[in-house]
Amino acid sequence: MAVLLKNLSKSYKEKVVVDQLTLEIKQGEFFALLGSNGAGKTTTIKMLSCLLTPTSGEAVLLGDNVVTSPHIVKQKINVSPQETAIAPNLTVKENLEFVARIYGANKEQARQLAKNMMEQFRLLDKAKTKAKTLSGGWQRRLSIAMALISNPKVLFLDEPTLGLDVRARRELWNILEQLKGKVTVILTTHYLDEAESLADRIGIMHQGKLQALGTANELKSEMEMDSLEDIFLSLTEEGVK
Ligand SMILES: Nc1ncnc2c1ncn2[C@@H]1O[C@H](COP(=O)(O)OP(=O)(O)OP(=O)(O)O)[C@@H](O)[C@H]1O
Repeated sequence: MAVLLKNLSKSYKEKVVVDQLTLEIKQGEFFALLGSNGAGKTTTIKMLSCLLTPTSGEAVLLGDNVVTSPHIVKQKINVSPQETAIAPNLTVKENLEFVARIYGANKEQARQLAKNMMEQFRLLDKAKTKAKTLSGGWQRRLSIAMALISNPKVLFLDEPTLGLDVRARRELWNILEQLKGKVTVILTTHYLDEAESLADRIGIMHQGKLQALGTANELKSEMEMDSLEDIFLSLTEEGVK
């Protein structure tokens, strides 16, 4: 099992923002976490990537507990955060080599790893372009390539296509599609078509709780609704608990 959550919770003072999340995600699964603004998605991802300490409950990634063995968990995961983590004044190639070096590659290994990622992400033409001059879509692509250069077993993508135009989103989907089965991906998104097109399973969060879990087809038949959007709206209405 890649991810095992048991009653995982996070509170800020009195406010419970993640409420007893229990969930299993298999290795190689592409999992989409959906929910309205403030539902608790980013907080969940931060706990799983050892950036936030849970208030209670348990989170185990690939057999290691995020609270008691964060150093081991961190070696096996990577995150492409909402605010892309690229160095604006470095070129595409330099950004990739820089991250590879941080993860322990020597100069030659870093060069090779960067080349491999640029090939996979079709970034070779832009190798010498400074990151700050890339469009939003290309910056997201670089950010995901940087997250993958450490060869993580679990990759967290927090709203990877936020603000991208239709074509850039589709192109990024094609890239993400290639990761299926190779890396466990946990993605948060507000685009329901993105979840439906990419994810093996979908979880819908509302006010910190997991309201529904399953494949898009399972959710549709369970809820007796034809569209994921209708399901989402009915599960995330104000006052629904
Ligand atoms: N440091 C903090 N202190 C207090 N409350 C916080 C803190 N961080 C987040 N919250 C609250 O926790 C709740 C969940 O936030 P979170 O960012 O996890 O939601 P989200 O589902 O990722 O939303 P979005 O779709 O807008 O990114 C929100 O109500 C937010 O205001």
